[in-house]
Amino acid sequence: MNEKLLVGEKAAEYVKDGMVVGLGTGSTVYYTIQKLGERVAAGLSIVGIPTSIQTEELAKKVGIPLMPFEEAETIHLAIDGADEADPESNLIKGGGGALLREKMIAYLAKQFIVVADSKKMVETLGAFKLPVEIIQFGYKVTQRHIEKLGCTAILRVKDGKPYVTDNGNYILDCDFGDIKDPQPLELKMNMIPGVVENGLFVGMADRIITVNQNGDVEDQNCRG
Ligand SMILES: O=C[C@H](O)[C@H](O)[C@H](O)COP(=O)(O)O
Repeated sequence: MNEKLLVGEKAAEYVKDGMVVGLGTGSTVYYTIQKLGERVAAGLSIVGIPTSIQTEELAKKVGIPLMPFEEAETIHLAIDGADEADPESNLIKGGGGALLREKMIAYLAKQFIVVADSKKMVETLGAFKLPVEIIQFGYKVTQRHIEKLGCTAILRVKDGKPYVTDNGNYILDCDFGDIKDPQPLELKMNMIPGVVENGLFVGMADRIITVNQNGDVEDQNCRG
């Protein structure tokens, strides 16, 4: 069973005619975007706002009309994946390096739907190392400040070189062990000069669509 396909396609059902839709990044929301492409071809009228260059290319390929984020007055709905989700619906995101644009777009969205296969659902965040986007200037100094918060921070590397985000920044993958109280960490991290954004999404998800132990799609309303 392809859980990513199940949850990704389920989320596409929330998209209605006339909506401005935030399009997330990654291998789960990939299926949402594919499905939306099919629906657009069948007459659905939406405008997408992509959270990464990768998603922009995919959306163009499947025929979803796009608009630049800076021109958005509102986003009716954003749909995105996650690397981890805890029982309070707090998330770690950024495994694909898109956390900054993802957070900006989710923040503007009236509704934020997360699509996550069952492996992403955890008791406590932190087994997945927290991605933190930092500017290149003085990155080793920023790294030391971040490590003082109680983690080991490793510079993300791709093809033997530091990984560079769509925004021209570096990523540190930070191992804090269990993150039992994500909100203060999210705030403290962003107080460090040189940190652009971190991958903790606290209290942002409105729905999480996942797969339960019986193999059924579970559509959780995070607002009670
Ligand atoms: O930067 C990437 C994003 O936060 C992704 O949404 C996240 O890494 C989940 O991706 P996937 O659906 O491929 O596991």
